[in-house]
Parts: sequence; C-alpha cells; structure tokens
Amino acid sequence: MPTITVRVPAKVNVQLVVGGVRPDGYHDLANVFCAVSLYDEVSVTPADALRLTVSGAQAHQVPVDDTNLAARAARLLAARHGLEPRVHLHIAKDIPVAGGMAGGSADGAAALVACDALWGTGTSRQELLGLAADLGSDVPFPLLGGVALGRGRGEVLEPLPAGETLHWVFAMADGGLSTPEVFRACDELRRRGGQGWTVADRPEPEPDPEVLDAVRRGDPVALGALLGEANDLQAAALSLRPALAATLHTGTEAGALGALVSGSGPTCAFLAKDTEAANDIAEALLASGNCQSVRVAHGPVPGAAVIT
Ligand SMILES: C[C@](O)(CO)[C@H](O)COP(=O)(O)OP(=O)(O)OC[C@H]1O[C@@H](n2ccc(N)nc2=O)[C@H](O)[C@@H]1O
Ligand SMILES: Nc1ncnc2c1ncn2[C@@H]1O[C@H](COP(=O)(O)OP(=O)(O)OP(=O)(O)O)[C@@H](O)[C@H]1O
Repeated sequence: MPTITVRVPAKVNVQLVVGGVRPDGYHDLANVFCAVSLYDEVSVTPADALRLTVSGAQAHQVPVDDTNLAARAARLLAARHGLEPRVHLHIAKDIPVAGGMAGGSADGAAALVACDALWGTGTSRQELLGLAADLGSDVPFPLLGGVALGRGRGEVLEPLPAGETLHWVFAMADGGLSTPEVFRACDELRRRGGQGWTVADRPEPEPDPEVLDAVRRGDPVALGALLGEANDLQAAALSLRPALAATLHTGTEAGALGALVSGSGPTCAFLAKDTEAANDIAEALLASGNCQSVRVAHGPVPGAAVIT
C-alpha cells in the first residue's frame, strides 16, 4: 500500500491587528504569519473508508471524529473531485494543541496536500488555497509557509520577503484557549473601553510597516522591541488567563528580545538573539514553573511538503 506523508509547520503571528466584527461574525485582520520549526506529520494510506488515528503526547486532546480538520479536508478534496474519501489518515502530532499555533489548521492543510498526491487529483495551488480557506481562516497559510500577510479574515495571503532566521522559544500553558472566546473577549474589552466599531465605520486593519521591515531584514532586536504591542488579541488572552502575564515577564527577564502571546494563546512566544540565548530563556521558563512545557524553534521555514 502506498503511504504519502506530509510534514507541516506551526505558526506564530508576529503581528495580529484585529478590526471590527463583520456581518458574517468574523473579524477583519492584518495577520503576519511566520512558519516555525514545530511540525505535525500527516500520513495517508488507501483504506476501505475514511479512518483517522493520532499519535503523540497530546493525542488524547485531538478529536478523531468528523470535526477533525484533517478528516474534513480529505472529505472536501474528495467531494471536489467526485471521489469517495477512502483513506486512512494518521496524524503524528507535535504542534501544541489549542495553543494558538494553528496545529489543527496545519493538519487540514497537510491532509489536502497528502490526499491530492495519493489520489493524483492534480489540484492547482490556487484551488488548494481556496479549499483551505473553506476549512478555516488559518488553514491556507501552512500551505505557503515562510512569512505572509493574511488579510480578510486571515485567509487572503500575500507572501512577504523574510531575512535571517529568527530564534523562538514557546512556553505552553496548561489547557488551551478557545479562539472564538478570545475574539469575543477582545470585542468586550473594546466595547468597555469605548473603542467598539460598528460594521459601517470599522477601519481596515493595516500591518505596522516597522514590523514588516524588521521581518524583511530578519532583525530580531528591531522586531523584538515591537512584539509587546503586536497582538491585538493579547489583552483578551490575558484577561481570560491572567497567569500568562507572569510567563511573559519571566521570559523577558531571562533575556528575550521581545515577547507576545501567540495568536489567540495561551502559548507565549519569545524572540531570542540566537540558539544559545533561546536555550537559556527556555531553561529559565521551565525553572520558574510559570508554564507547563517549553519548546525552542526557528523560522521562517517552508510550508507543507511531501516527505515520502
Ligand atoms: C487567532 C488566529 O489563529 C490568528 O492566526 C486566527 O485568526 C484563528 O483562525 P482559525 O482558528 O482558523 O479560525 P476559524 O476556524 O476560521 O474561526 C473560528 C472562530 O474564530 C473567530 N474568528 C476567526 C478568525 C477571524 N478572522 N475572526 C474571528 O472572529 C470566529 O468566532 C470564528 O467562528
Ligand atoms: N487535527 C486537529 N488537531 C488538533 N485539534 C484539532 C484538529 N482538528 C480539529 N481540532 C480542534 O481544534 C481545536 C483547536 O486546536 P488547534 O490545535 O488547532 O488550536 P489553535 O492552535 O489554538 O488554533 P488557531 O491558532 O488556528 O486558533 C481543538 O481543541 C480541537 O477540538
């Protein structure tokens, strides 16, 4: 039986500007994604019917029913080509679950690429990006990898130039945060602060040109200095999980050039000068007891790719 395996990276949002709520309930975003070297692997093998298995330390937190984004992706691609999704999907999960690093979205993107290769459906890159957008706002980006600006609800991507490799430390919290809940908390904080936008007058979110420039130059010092203000969802994540403030403080004290909550959280991301500094920050975070686990990674890295 042929098996196709696709390796797919996690993401960190080096900027997340959140606009107003749209009529469809989503928020307009200016979302600067960077793919980082934490990977899931999705393998597909022909089978009598769709079947899904998951391995890895957090496997028990991943749904194995029809809600799994990899299963939904296989069904969607099969339907597009008039096929039955007769495939065994296996997810080797290493991306933290419900951590704001788009692990489920990565699996959806990887399943599209893997099934397309297995079934020989020859789906164009543009069509894959469209199917990915139907699955979720974060699903198209792992198809591209690298660095990209996401507009619309985050699904309309523009690849961005990126310089030197950046070194990151990720501090995982105990238990995840729900993405819709974090967006709701963001709206609520803005409403209370008198900054709620109506649909009619919401400003188009724009990325900070200084962030784009720092990424383009791969300048960790310049980017680090901007990270504290880079994520509009950070205050909301902190309101739901106040303990994250201590995590951000610990990493910064340990020498991080900048820190932010990754996407909707609760994972905290720290930018380091180099690999050695990243290891020192990771050690300090672990010793502090202010997080559940720690991972060191780098980026940008390429997007979903067949490895077998
Ligand atoms: C926070 C981020 O991870 C940043 O990259 C993403 O914006 C979330 O992307 P995602 O998990 O793929 O989200 P989706 O599955 O598309 O949407 C889940 C829910 O998140 C909220 N949502 C998501 C994206 C967006 N631009 N506005 C939203 O308000 C909505 O409540 C939506 O029902
Ligand atoms: N393949 C999958 N892997 C992990 N979670 C999945 C998967 N498919 C669906 N889910 C569901 O999605 C929820 C969010 O998990 P995920 O790891 O994608 O979170 P996240 O990294 O916070 O997402 P994002 O950053 O895109 O908002 C999980 O609680 C789970 O119920």
